[in-house]
Amino acid sequence: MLFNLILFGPPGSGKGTQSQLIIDHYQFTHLSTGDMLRSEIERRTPLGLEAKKFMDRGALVPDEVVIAMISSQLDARADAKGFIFDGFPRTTAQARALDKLLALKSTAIHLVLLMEVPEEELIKRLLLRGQTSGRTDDASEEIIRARIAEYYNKTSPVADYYAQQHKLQAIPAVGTVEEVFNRIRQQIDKRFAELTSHPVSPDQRS
Ligand SMILES: Nc1ncnc2c1ncn2[C@@H]1O[C@H](COP(=O)(O)OP(=O)(O)O)[C@@H](O)[C@H]1O
Ligand SMILES: [Mg+2]
Repeated sequence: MLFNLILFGPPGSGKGTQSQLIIDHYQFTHLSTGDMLRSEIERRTPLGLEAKKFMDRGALVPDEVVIAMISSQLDARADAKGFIFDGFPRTTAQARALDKLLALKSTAIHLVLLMEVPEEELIKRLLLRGQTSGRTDDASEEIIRARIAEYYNKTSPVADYYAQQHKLQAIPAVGTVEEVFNRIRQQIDKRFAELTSHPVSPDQRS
């Protein structure tokens, strides 16, 4: 079966780092809207130039832009064993749009992992990443704080959306990269076993 996973959490919580380990282990296809947008900016496409205005001040890029990118990637990667959505959805409008796109393909989100890291640790990690990543949105503490505020205002409500669907699992995302990955692997394997071992009746959904 196709397994669809959302890695959810504030900037700096380790979504990109853990996505790489998940891909190596499960051969899922990584869909990072941040990576897609940075590639558009690098290639100076019209979409990239528009997106840059938002990203440079730590704001979210408009919903319709990222939804269109995800939609075209879902079509382009029809052979995938599973998808990891990294950094998407970031608003409840995006979450609803994603549910519709997946329903059209007779699939759904199976698991949402909420990466939990204290705010001061996030800032420390992002300032450190900024020294090597070349990412303009990691360059100053001011932009980093704006991104974290944007996350708490617009993105964290998306967690409630998935909690209501009984799909949300919190992951303590501090400790070594390996420790965090082991926690993630346990949750994926557990969910996968539930989905494949027996038909899921409504009262068994978790
Ligand atoms: N478990 C961890 N412990 C310490 N640093 C981490 C951990 N996971 C990721 N990082 C570091 O934090 C920064 C942000 O990680 P990243 O995966 O890019 O986060 P996100 O994609 O959620 O913004 C990176 O510099 C990364 O090396
Ligand atoms: Mg990332």
